[in-house]
Parts: sequence; structure tokens; C-alpha cells
Amino acid sequence: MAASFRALSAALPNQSLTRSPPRFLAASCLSLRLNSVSYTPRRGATRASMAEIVTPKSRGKVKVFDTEEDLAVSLAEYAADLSKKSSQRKDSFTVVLSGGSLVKSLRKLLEQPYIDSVDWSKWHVFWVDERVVPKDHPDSNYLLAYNEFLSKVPIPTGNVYAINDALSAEGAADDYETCLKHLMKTKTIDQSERTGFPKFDLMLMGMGPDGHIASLFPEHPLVHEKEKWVSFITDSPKPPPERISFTLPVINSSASIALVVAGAGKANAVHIALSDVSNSDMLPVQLVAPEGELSWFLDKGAASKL
Ligand SMILES: O=C1O[C@H](COP(=O)(O)O)[C@@H](O)[C@H](O)[C@H]1O
Repeated sequence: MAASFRALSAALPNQSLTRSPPRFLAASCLSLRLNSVSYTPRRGATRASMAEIVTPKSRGKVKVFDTEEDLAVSLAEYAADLSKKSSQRKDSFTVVLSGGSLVKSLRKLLEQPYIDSVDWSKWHVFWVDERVVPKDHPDSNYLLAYNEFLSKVPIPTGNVYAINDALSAEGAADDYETCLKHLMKTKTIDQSERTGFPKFDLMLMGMGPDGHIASLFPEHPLVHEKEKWVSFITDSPKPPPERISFTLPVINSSASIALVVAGAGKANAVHIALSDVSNSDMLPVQLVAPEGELSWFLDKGAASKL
């Protein structure tokens, strides 16, 4: 069993992971080195109360907030700032959403000053993963984003790229990849000069308590996909079983990734993800290393094991 997965299984004895529980904890996985810690004082009602942690080089910038509310305030500021910079430079701002708890953390973008100041006409919205269910199904990541966010902002309908829910998992993944290829050709989506894969402006990613990101689950072969842009699984350990997902080469070609994690139930995976450790079979979240910048938005609970 892989070391990171073994460590996480030991740390989460009451949560159902996809492999049997370990007999011991791999100590090396839990050696996080913090280079420095600095505190930013609260500067006003809309400012978030935050601590910033400097992690090992490739693990990005880590912001820890007192509350998920503070996290949401800062996330809105971050996304709006990137949107502004991108909109000044080009005609499209390509944003990739996750499902799950991430969507709720976008709620401050629906408030002033962002709702009126963001140039929503430039936004093009994609999903890093989607469950292969009808778009009106309660498990649909599209439906969640539509209800909580997309229906409340003036993003042109044609700029929202949901999966074709009439297709099989394999068909939907191929179809989505074809759509991305077309949009890269027409320059709506940038192309990474380094990898040739699409380079999204901003990926807003959640993480599961088992360290999964998108629909890339620990010890699943899909984690090692190197060629495809979008792939599918029919055996997801988290229901529903059929999903499509961006692959790691696409995720890691991004200009910016925000990893948004709240709640003590995810603290062990956060701890492992931010440790300076590499082994042959790491948790999917440990493999996130974008071409551009990686920013972590954590609440106190998620950061409680750092
Ligand atoms: O199934 C999924 O889970 C992850 C994590 O969800 P969360 O509710 O624990 O934040 C999510 O990022 C992914 O998009 C979704 O399909």
C-alpha cells in the first residue's frame, strides 16, 4: 500500500477509504516544514482574518483563515483580481469549477463590490470533473454550480460548458475533450507552451478527506493518465460511480490553482499534502503542481494538523 495513502488511512480510522486500514503510520509523511508564519491584521469589515504559511517550495502559498466566512471573502477578492488582470489582457477568462463544498465558498462573488465590478461577459466556465448523471440530477456538479452561483451572475449562457449528459461516461469525456480542443484552437482557452495542454486561467478546486481532487482518487490508475485531457471512471469510490475528470497534465498546466479546503475532517490530508515528501504513489492532491501559481485557502479546521 502506498505510503501517503497508508498514513491517511491511519489518520482517518472512521472514514471509509478504498483500501483496508493500515497497521502503522508512515512518520516521514507527516513531517511538515514551515519556513515562516506571518499574520495579517484585520483591516476592515470585508478583510479576512488570516495567517499565511510558507511551505516547501512547490507546495504554494497557504492562507489560513479563522472561519470559512473569512476564507470566502478572500477567495472572492482573489478570483476577482485574477479576472480583472486577465480581462485587461485578453477577451476570455477561463475558470474551472469543482463540485462539492467549493461552490458554496464562491458566494461572496455574488455580493458587492464583485457582482457589479467583475466583467462576467469574459468568463468561460468549465468543470474539472463531473458526475455522469442528467443535468437536473441532485448529484450533478453543473446543477449545484447553477443553483448556487451561475444562475446569479450574468455569464453568457454560451460560455458555460456543461457535459453532454446524453452520453456514456467514455463518450462524455471524449466529447468534453473535443470541446476543449476546439476552444483552444479558437484561442478562447490558452495553450501551455511548456506542455501543449490547455492552460486555464483559474482552477477552483476542492479536495476530499481522502486527498482526492477532481475525480482522481487515491491509488486509482486514472491518476497516472499522461495523454488524455479528459478521462472517465466507472468505479469511483465516492458515489456516483460514473464520472469524467480532467487529467493531471491538464490540471497542472493551469495558470493558477486555488485549492479550497474547509473543515477538520480534511486536516490529515492537508497535512500530508503540504509535507515535503515524495514517494512513488502519492495522494492525488500531492501531485498538484501547476505551471503557474498554487494558492491554498484553508479554514482553521482544515489547517489544524499543520
Ligand atoms: O466528488 C467530488 O468531491 C470533491 C470534494 O468535494 P467536497 O464536497 O469534499 O469539497 C470535489 O472537489 C469534486 O469536484 C466532486 O466531484
